[in-house]
Amino acid sequence: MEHHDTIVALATPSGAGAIAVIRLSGAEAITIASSIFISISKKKLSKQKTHTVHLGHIKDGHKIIDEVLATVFKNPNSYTGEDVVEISCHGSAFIQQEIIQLCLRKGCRMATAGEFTLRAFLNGKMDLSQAEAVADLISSDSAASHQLAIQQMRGGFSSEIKVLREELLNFASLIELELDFAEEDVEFADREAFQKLISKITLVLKRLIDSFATGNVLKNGIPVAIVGEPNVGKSTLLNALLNEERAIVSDIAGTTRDTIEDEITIGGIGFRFIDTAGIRETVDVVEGMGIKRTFEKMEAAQVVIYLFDASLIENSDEKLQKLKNEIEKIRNRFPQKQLVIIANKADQLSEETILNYKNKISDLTFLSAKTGQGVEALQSALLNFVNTGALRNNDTIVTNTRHYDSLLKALEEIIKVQEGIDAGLSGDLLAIDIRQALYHFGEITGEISNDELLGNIFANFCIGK
Ligand SMILES: Nc1nc2c(c(=O)[nH]1)N(C=O)[C@@H](CNc1ccc(C(=O)N[C@@H](CCC(=O)O)C(=O)O)cc1)CN2
Ligand SMILES: Nc1nc2c(ncn2[C@@H]2O[C@H](COP(=O)(O)OP(=O)(O)OP(=O)(O)O)[C@@H](O)[C@H]2O)c(=O)[nH]1
Ligand SMILES: [Mg+2]
Repeated sequence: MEHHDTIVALATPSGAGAIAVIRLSGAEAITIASSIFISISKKKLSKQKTHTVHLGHIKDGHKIIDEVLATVFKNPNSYTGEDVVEISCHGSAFIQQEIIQLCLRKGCRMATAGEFTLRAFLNGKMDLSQAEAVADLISSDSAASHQLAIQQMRGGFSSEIKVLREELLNFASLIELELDFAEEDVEFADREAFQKLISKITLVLKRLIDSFATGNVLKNGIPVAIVGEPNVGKSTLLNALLNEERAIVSDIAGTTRDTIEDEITIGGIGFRFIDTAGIRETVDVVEGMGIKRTFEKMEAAQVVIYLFDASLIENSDEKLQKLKNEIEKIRNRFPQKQLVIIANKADQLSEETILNYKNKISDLTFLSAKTGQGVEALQSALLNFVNTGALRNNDTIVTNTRHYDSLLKALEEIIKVQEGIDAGLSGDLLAIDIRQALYHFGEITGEISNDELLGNIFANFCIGK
C-alpha cells in the first residue's frame, strides 16, 4: 500500500440519505478538491484556515453536480494528520458516485478499508489499540460495548501499557549499560527497585488478563442457550425474550431442527439467545444432527436455560423425582455454567401445584412463555449473572483477543525474568527476557508492527473510516 497517495471514499453509509460525506486525505487533497469545488465567496480552499466550512458547488467542467459544504483540515491538524477535505453533498447515490468519480479522475485513489484510520496511526495521531477501538466503537450495539470502546479509544488501556513499557525499558537500558562495564563490576540498576517493578508488572498483567473474560463477554454479548426436551416451549420463550416471532412454534415435537440465534440488550448488556433442537432419543438423522448441535451450543454458552413443561408433571411424585434427577444430571455435566431451571407453561398450573413443586425442588423459575408472565423477571435474573462491577468502576477491561494474546506472552516473559532474579542470573541474561516482554507490550500499542498485522487489523474496518 502506498501511503503518500491522496485517497478518497464515502464516509457515510452507501445508499440515499439526507446528506452524504465524501472524504479526501493526502498531500493533494486540497488541490484536488479546489479543482472541482467553486466556493460562493470565490476564495480558494488552499487559502482557507484549517477547520473551516465553505458553501459552494461541485463542478465537472461547466456542469454543476451539486451544491455542497466543503470542510478543510490542514496537516497535521486533521483526523489522519494529513490535509483533509470533507465534501458534504446531497445524499443521492448518483451524486455521491459522480463526485467520487470526479475525484478519481483528478488524481485521487479509492481508499481501502480503514485506510484513513491506518494513516492516523502511521502519523502518530493514535496508537494501534486506539485505532482498533475506533472499529469497536462503530460496531458497538449496547451501552456496555460502547463504554468499553470509548474508554479504549481515549487511551486508558494504552497509557497503562505505555507506563509499564517505559518503566521496564528504563531498567533494561540500565542493565544493558552494566554489560558495557562488565570488568568494573558496577550495578546501575537497583536490584531491589527492579524486583518491586517486576512484582508490580506481574500484578497489573494478571489483572488485565483476568479482565478479558468479562471484556469478551461484554463486547460480544453473553451467550445463553435455551435447552430442554421437545415441545416444552423453548422457541416460544426465545420469541418472548426477543419480542418478535423469530422461531417457528408448533405443538409438534421436534419443530426446531437447527439452532436459531438472535441478540437483544437487557440493561445495556448484550445477550445472544440460542434456541436449540429439543433433546430426545431419535432415529431421524437430521434431528439427530440438530441435537448434537444443541450440546455444542450448551458447551459454548455462558448461561444455560433448561426448560421443562410443568403442566405435564402435575402432582405426580414419581415424575417430580425423575425431573429432579434430570436437573441434577445437567448440573453435574455443566458445573461451570450458570444454570437457570424453568418450569414453563405456568399458566396451566394451579397455585397448589406450584407450591408442591416448590416444596420438592429448589431454585425453580416459574414462567409462561406463551403469556409472557415471568419473562421480565427472567431478564433481571440474567442481568444479575453479569459482573458489571469492573464496568462501573471504570477499570481497564481487555476486550481484544490480540491484546489478550500479547499480554499472556508478556506475562510469560516477566515470569522468566522473575525466575531469573530468583536464580541470581546475570544482567545480560535477564536483559534477553526483558526485551522479549517489551516486544509484546509494543505489539499491543503498535510500536512493534508489520504490514501483515496492520493489513489484518484494518481489513476489518469499513471503507471510509
Ligand atoms: N465530519 C467528521 N466527523 C467526524 C470525524 C471526521 O473525521 N469528520 N471523525 C473521525 O472520523 C470523528 C471525530 N474525530 C476527529 C478527531 C480529530 C479531528 C481533528 O481534526 N484533529 C486535529 C485537530 C484537533 C483540534 O482541533 O485541536 C488534530 O488532531 O490535530 C477530527 C475529527 C467523528 N466525527
Ligand atoms: N399453555 C402454554 N403453552 C405453551 C407455553 N409455551 C409454549 N407453549 C406451547 O407449547 C408448544 C410447543 O412450543 P415450542 O415453543 O414450539 O416448543 P419447543 O420447545 O421449541 O419445541 P421443539 O422445537 O420441538 O423442541 C406450542 O404449541 C406452544 O404454543 C406456555 O407457557 N403455556
Ligand atoms: Mg422449538
